[in-house]
Amino acid sequence: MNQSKEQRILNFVLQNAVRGDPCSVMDTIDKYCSQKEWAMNVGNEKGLILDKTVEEVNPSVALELGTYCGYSAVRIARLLKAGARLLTVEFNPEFAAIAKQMIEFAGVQDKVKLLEGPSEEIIPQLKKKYEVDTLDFVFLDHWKDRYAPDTILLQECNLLRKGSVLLADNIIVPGAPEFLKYIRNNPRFQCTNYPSHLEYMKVEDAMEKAVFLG
Ligand SMILES: O=C(NC/C=C/[C@H]1O[C@@H](n2cnc3cncnc32)[C@H](O)[C@@H]1O)c1cc([N+](=O)[O-])cc(O)c1O
Ligand SMILES: [Mg+2]
Repeated sequence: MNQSKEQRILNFVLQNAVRGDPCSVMDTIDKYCSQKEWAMNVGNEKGLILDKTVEEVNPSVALELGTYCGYSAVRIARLLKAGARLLTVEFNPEFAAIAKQMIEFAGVQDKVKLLEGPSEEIIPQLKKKYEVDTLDFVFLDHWKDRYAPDTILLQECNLLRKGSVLLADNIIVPGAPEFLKYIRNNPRFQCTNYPSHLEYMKVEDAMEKAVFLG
């Protein structure tokens, strides 16, 4: 049974990156996905916007929706202060298994908890089962039609506090029109758009930051 693209990405990292070095893992994934096989990692250009936002927020508790191969989980976790943690949600068991190995190879496993299951089931469990009070930072990078319902669900579960920061990938490609409409017309969020490019392509894309005003 031939390998999946995601397994090929992981193997390339295991054979070419430096164990315990998150930047080496990120660079190796970017090298593979720009030269060999495109994949939907946030990439290095939008990754820098992600980095700046994480550094600005300096979250104690961060949530990522859509782990995929773990590229952005490694990217976020490497910037977290001692004691801070990233909860990342992935419902595809094959991707979750790959991401787990990617996170461990990068050496950030002590900061990352990979929660396997659909976001709409996991989010309501965060307070009781995963001992979350509120979320300081949320990275949305899962199915684009889940961005808006999950943002509403986060509020319903009282997981956002005044100043919580959401950052959403793919505002242009593939696009998240319902989310944009919801968040930009909602007086409880202060939005900022960050123009960029689709990972590994000369195609316009953007990220949207939304600060919850409480
Ligand atoms: O489609 C894209 N991303 C969807 C990401 C999906 C990832 O999140 C998981 N997931 C989905 N809903 C979930 C709910 N709960 C848990 N995991 C979930 C999926 O199993 C997958 O691992 C995308 C597409 C392009 N593109 O150019 O085509 C570029 C990008 O940067 C993208 O992020
Ligand atoms: Mg994306």
